[in-house]
Amino acid sequence: MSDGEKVPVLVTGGAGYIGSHAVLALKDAGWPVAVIDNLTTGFRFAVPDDVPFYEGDIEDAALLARIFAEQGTKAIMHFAGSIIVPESVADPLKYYHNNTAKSRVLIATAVAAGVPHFIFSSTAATYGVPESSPVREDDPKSPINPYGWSKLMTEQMLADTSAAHPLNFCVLRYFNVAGADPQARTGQSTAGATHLIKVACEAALGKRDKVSVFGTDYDTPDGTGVRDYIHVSDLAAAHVHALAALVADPARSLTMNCGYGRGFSVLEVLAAVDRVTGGKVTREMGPRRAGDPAALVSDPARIRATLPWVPQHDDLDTIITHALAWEQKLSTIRPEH
Ligand SMILES: NC(=O)c1ccc[n+]([C@@H]2O[C@H](COP(=O)([O-])OP(=O)(O)OC[C@H]3O[C@@H](n4cnc5c(N)ncnc54)[C@H](O)[C@@H]3O)[C@@H](O)[C@H]2O)c1
Ligand SMILES: O=c1ccn([C@@H]2O[C@H](COP(=O)(O)OP(=O)(O)O[C@H]3O[C@H](CO)[C@@H](O)[C@H](O)[C@H]3O)[C@@H](O)[C@H]2O)c(=O)[nH]1
Repeated sequence: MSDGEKVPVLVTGGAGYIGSHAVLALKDAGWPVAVIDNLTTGFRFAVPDDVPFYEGDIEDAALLARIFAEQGTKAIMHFAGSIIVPESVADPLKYYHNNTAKSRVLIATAVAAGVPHFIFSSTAATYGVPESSPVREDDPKSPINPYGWSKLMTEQMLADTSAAHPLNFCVLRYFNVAGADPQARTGQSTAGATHLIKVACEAALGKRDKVSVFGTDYDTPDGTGVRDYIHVSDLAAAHVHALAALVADPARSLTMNCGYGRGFSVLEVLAAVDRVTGGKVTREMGPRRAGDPAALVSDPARIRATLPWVPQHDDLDTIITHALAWEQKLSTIRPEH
């Protein structure tokens, strides 16, 4: 990790899945860190007791200003948001409010307080159905749902704001985030999750009776959807490297894909779950899910060239092993799930 200056960081959404891993990565690397989260989908238990925690909403500008003053905040990692694609289609204004309008409040409050660095959780959903795969950062951005648009609009706000004010930013476009902290300190805890690896682990542990395979007639090697699964702890580490890069060069902003640059099909993921558990998850072949591209794989060349980031867990079986370990621990923390 960087030997440079370690400035105080505010993590929004730090009680959520990815944010809680980022908090651990920052803490482990010696960065002062605080969290704001409204606990709509996050969990207080996901934030270590020695990390200052503010329960509140990122649209509360007065609270943000108080946190910046109390913590001496010099960087923001912005994970807070709503993340369910079909919900964004049914209730787009919720997404333009929670993801776009509230991000505007956060950015404006940061500018007013002179917070100079900003890292933003964006998504491969900004590309829509990519014209080619692997996907590069400069490829066309044409989201096919309000979730993707709500994120792309925030990317644009950051770029425009950075051009006008002393704030540099890093947009990280995540591909499919999976797995859990290797020490099982945190993981994906949301009930009713829809992500394939989480769903498959729940099925492997008997929390669900089957996994539905959404489409078997895609133009992919085995007909099922292909995705670039990245271990959440590698993703968290990428954030820490990105932050060090922003602090080291305040004139520089970055936009980077976060993935490993290789894809696995749904059937390959299920085979890996069976391999890891020695069991057999029940699969039910079904129709395509609306809005799913056939294949979504990152071109990771830019992040690999820009940051000294070396993935530690680029292995599907490892991702699944860690996801399963967390899923087992979660049963003891939240027995109802
Ligand atoms: N999970 C993925 O595969 C994935 C992929 C691409 C991008 N992302 C992005 O990463 C970020 C984190 O996603 P996640 O999977 O950890 O989701 P999550 O739901 O676990 O975490 C989001 C956190 O933000 C909090 N939150 C939501 N709205 C808030 C608000 N207005 N004020 C304060 N706190 C608020 C929630 O309580 C929760 O703790 C999101 O911005 C998401 O869009 C996730
Ligand atoms: O029960 C399931 C769940 C998923 N899938 C398939 O598995 C693949 C992955 O699906 P999922 O885990 O739901 O992730 P995505 O729909 O690819 O979207 C995730 O990854 C995107 C970035 O690539 C993010 O923007 C989204 O927020 C995040 O949910 C797709 O082919 C799905 O059709 C199934 O077959 N059965």
